[in-house]
Amino acid sequence: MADLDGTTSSDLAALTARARQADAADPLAAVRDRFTLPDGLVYLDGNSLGALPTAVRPRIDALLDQEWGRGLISSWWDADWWRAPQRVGDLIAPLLGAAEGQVVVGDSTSVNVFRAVVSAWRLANADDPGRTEIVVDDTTFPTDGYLAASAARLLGASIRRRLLTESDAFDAHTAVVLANHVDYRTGRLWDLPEITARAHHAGARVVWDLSHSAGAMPIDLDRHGVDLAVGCGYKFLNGGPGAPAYLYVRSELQDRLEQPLPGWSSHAEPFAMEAEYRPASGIVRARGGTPEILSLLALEAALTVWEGVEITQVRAKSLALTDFFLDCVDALVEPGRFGCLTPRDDDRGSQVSLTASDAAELVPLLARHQVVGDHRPPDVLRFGFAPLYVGFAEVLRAAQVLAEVSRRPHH
Ligand SMILES: Cc1ncc(COP(=O)(O)O)c(C=O)c1O
Ligand SMILES: Nc1c(O)cccc1C(=O)C[C@H](N)C(=O)O
Repeated sequence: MADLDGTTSSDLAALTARARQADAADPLAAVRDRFTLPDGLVYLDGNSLGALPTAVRPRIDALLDQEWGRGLISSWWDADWWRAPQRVGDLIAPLLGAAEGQVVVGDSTSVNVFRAVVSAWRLANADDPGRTEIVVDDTTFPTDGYLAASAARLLGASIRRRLLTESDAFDAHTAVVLANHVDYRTGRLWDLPEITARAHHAGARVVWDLSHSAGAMPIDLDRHGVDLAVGCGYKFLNGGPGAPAYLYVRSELQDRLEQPLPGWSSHAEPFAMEAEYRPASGIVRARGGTPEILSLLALEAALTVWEGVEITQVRAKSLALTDFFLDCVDALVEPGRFGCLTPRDDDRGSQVSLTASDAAELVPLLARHQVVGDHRPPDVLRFGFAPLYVGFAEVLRAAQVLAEVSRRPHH
């Protein structure tokens, strides 16, 4: 029997059976137990703020009680706080397809975008003086564009905003290409190997922002010869609100790196307190000031959720979750109610972005029914699917609630 909007109970029964089967066959199902989430909540905003890994609280308690509380200043050495930026970087490295010693953690993504763009500019101009331009992904997350523009003003560079898939997006004038791996708004996944190869062919250095891809899919930075990369610690890496960001610098470039924020903790001998700056070698050269230990160690504890997890399984589940959500929306929601910005083929990250003129009003209505998504201006309703803790039955529930709240008049 069809109800008013044409959905049949056999549609729903088929989707319920599919969800049950997918949850039963999910090799990552047990990983959800490594998180603390409110009962009954369907949390589809892990691409903005990841859920709380249960291991974080005892780690922070121990840090407060023993390391800060008792050890005080000696914990910089006795608890190995000083090396935490590299140590946590090495835990993130496998998720980026990076060998050890190429990732450092600290500061925000915004700061690291600035650090990476200026560093890349200096590398490109050292090899080929006279390159005048920084090319920024036309669809970039705003902070990257702001920081690249500020870097350009300081460097005397010009900025061009381009769709990076266009064949003439960069040329012999280009020093740096700043690219987003997954578009935060649409969920589109850009071709990292192809764009990196074309940028290199043009003689430019490339900086990738991996905020919306790291932890959701395999990324092969080393294999594709990426120069520098940055990303957030608080999205699919679950490091907590304001978690420090990571910065990848390919090993061959590290000893040529002239970063623009060379704080004392990137000095060759920080405790010599020399007046002159002498850069450390290796990835330590990319550090800034004193490491933010509370949030760094929370991120370190959060990364224990990845133990035994295959990133290829994460990608397979991510695609299956987003596929299933789109199928549920097709089956349950009134046809034509939403547009869809997210590609339906595999060129997508771990989110689905629907469009509707009332997207902003729908978000609190969904939340009232325990479904958390978010709104991005002007008309995007965004759902992120974190494969480590989102299940298929929840996806179906989210689509059912969406069908319901989008059918009712809002007042
Ligand atoms: C692609 C991208 N880059 C950077 C950021 C943010 O950087 P920050 O942590 O400095 O606010 C975000 C999200 O806020 C983002 O989506
Ligand atoms: N960093 C955020 C925050 O402090 C508050 C709310 C949201 C965020 C985000 O990360 C937004 C996110 N980058 C996005 O893709 O829209």
